[in-house]
Amino acid sequence: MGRFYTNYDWGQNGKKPELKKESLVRIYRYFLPYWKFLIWVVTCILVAAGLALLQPLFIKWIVDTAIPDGDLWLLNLLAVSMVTAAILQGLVGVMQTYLNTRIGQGVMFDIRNQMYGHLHRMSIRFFTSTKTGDIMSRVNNDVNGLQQVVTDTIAQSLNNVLISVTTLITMFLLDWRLALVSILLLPLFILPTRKVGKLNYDAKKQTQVRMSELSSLMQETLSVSGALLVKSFVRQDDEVRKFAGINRELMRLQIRQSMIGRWFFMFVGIISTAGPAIIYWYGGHLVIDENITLGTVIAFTAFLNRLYGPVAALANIQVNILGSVALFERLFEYLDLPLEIEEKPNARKLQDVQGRIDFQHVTFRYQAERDVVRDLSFTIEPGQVVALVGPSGSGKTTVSNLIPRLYDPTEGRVLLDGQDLRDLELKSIGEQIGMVTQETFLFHASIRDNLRYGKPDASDEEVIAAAKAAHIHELIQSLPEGYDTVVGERGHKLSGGEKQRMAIARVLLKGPKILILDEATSALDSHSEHGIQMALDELMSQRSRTSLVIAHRLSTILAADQILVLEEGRLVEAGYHEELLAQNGLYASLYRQQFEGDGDLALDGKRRAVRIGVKQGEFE
Ligand SMILES: Nc1ncnc2c1ncn2[C@@H]1O[C@H](COP(=O)(O)OP(=O)(O)OP(=O)(O)O)[C@@H](O)[C@H]1O
Repeated sequence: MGRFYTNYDWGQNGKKPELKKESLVRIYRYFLPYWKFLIWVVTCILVAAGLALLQPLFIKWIVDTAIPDGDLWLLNLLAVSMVTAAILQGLVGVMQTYLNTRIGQGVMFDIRNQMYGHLHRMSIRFFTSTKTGDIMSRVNNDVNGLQQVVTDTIAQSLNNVLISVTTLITMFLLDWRLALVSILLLPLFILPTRKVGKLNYDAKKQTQVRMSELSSLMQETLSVSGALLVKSFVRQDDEVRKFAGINRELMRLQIRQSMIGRWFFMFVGIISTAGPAIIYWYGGHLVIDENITLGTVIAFTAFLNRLYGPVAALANIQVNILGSVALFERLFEYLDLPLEIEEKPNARKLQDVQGRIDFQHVTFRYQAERDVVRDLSFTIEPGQVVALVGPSGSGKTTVSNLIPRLYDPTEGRVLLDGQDLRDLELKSIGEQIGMVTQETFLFHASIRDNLRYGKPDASDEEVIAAAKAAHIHELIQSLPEGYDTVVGERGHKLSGGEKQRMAIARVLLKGPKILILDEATSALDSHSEHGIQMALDELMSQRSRTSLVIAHRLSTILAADQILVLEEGRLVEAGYHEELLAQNGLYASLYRQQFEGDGDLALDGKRRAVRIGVKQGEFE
C-alpha cells in the first residue's frame, strides 16, 4: 500500500510552494546520470503490474472453467501459475528496491559531495553567522530525505498510476457494471485517507520541529564548551527541565501520530471489508440473474482490493510532489549561496614568494556603517617580524584575517609581493601562509595525524623534528601512546599551552613563507610559558619568513622590526619600541598602564581591556 502522507517540509511559514519550472529542470538533471537505472525501474514496474494483474484472472479461470469443467490439468496449471507469478512478483520487487535505492543513494551521494565542497568554499563570514546545527541538518537530514523522494514520489507514483490504470481497464473489460460500482466506491476510502494524510502530515511536521529543537539543545549543551559552561554556572537543572519540556511535547506528538495511524488502519479495515461486500451483493444479483459468472465477481473483489492503496496514494500525489520539490529547493538554497571570496577565472599562481605584504588604504566593515579597519596603510618587508598591538577590539585579528584573504577589504587593497590578493589563486595564497590563532583547533585524531595536517606527506622524522622545535616532543613522548595518542575533540585533552605548541609544530611542519601569529594571552605557568616562548622564537627566528604577530609579550615586541599600534581600526603609531616610547602616545600609555599592573585602561573615556598583555615582571 502506498504512503498517504509526506514528512517533507512545505518551506517557510507553511505556505504551499509553487512548482517552479527551473527547479524541475534542475532536479531532472540530478537524475539524468541514472537514466539506465530509471529504465530498469520502469521495466520492473511494468512486469510487476502485469504479473499482479494476472492473479485475479487465474482465480476467475479456476472458478469459471477449471472447477466446473472438472479439468484437473488446467486446475494444476493455474494453481502453479499463481504461485510462480507470486514468486516472480517478489523477485521483481527485490530488484526494484535495489534500483530505487541505487538511484536515491546515487543522487544523495552527488548532492552531499557537492554541498560539502560548496560549504568549504564559503567564506569565514558564513561560518561565523550560521549555526553549526543548521549546516549539519541540511547536509544530513535534508539530503537523507531524498531517498524517500525516489522511493515514494517517483517509483511509487509510477507504480500506482500503472496499477490503477491497468486494473481499471481490466475491470471494465470484464464487466462494465461492476466496474462502475467499484468506481463509485472509490471516494469512500479516498476521503478518509486524505483526511488522515493531512492530520499525519501536520503531526509529522510538528514532530520535526521539536526534534530539531531537541538536537540543537543537545548539540549546544553537550559539546565540551557547552557542558563546561552549564557546569560552571550550575545550570544543569534548568537545562534538564528545558529538555524535559521539549521531550514531553515530542512524546505527546508521537503518541498522537501512532493513534492517527491506528484510526487510519481501522478505517481501511472497515472499508476493505465493506467494498467487497457491496461487490458481492451487487455481483451476486448479476450471477443469480445469470448475467455474469461467479469467477468474475470473485476476481472483481480482488481487483478492488488492489485498487484501494494506489488510488488513495494518488489522491495525495500533489502533496508528495510539492514536498519533494520543496526538499530539493531547500538544498538548492545552500548550493546557491553566493561565494564571497571567489577566485578570478584568470587568477595567477604565486611563484618564488618573497613575503612582502602591503596594505594600501584598507578599510573593512563586517556590517554596513561600522568601519572596523579604517584607511590602513603599511608595508611589511620580506623577512621582517612585525608586532601588532592595540586595545581589545581595535581590529588586530581583523587585520590578520585580511592577509590570507579570509575576508576582502571593503575599500583599498592588500598586496602580496606587489600583487593584489584578489588576482591570485586562493590555493597558492593559502600555501604560503601559516596561522597560529589564539584558539587552537585540533582534530579528534592522533597527535601525529594532527601535526601532519601541516604537511600530509611529512616523514616521521620531520614530524618529530617539528615537535622538538616547538618544545612539545618531550611531552608527547611521556604520553603512554606517544605520537599515537588521540587528542579529544578540539584537543581538550591537552592544556592550553600544549595545544598552542602543537599548533606551532604544525605550522613549522608546513613551513610557510608568511606567518600570522596570535600570541595567547591566557595565564600559563612559567614552565609552559617558557616552552611556548622558545617555540615562538624558533618559529620567528627563521629570517626567510615574514611574521605578523598580534603581540602580547614584551620579548616579542622588543624583537620586532616594526611595531604597529592600532586604535579603533586606525594605525596611530608605528616604529621601534624606544621610538614609540619616546613619542609618549598610545603605545607608551599602554606600556605604562601595563607596567603599573593595571590590566584595564581608560581610553576615550571608556574603560577597555588592554591586550598588549605584557606581563608584569617582564620589564625588570
Ligand atoms: N565576525 C564579526 N562580525 C562582526 N563584527 C566583528 C566580527 N569579528 C569582529 N568584529 C568586531 O570588529 C572589531 C574588531 O575585532 P577584532 O577581533 O579584529 O579586534 P582585536 O583587536 O583582535 O581584539 P582582541 O584583542 O580582543 O582579540 C570588534 O569591535 C568586534 O566586535
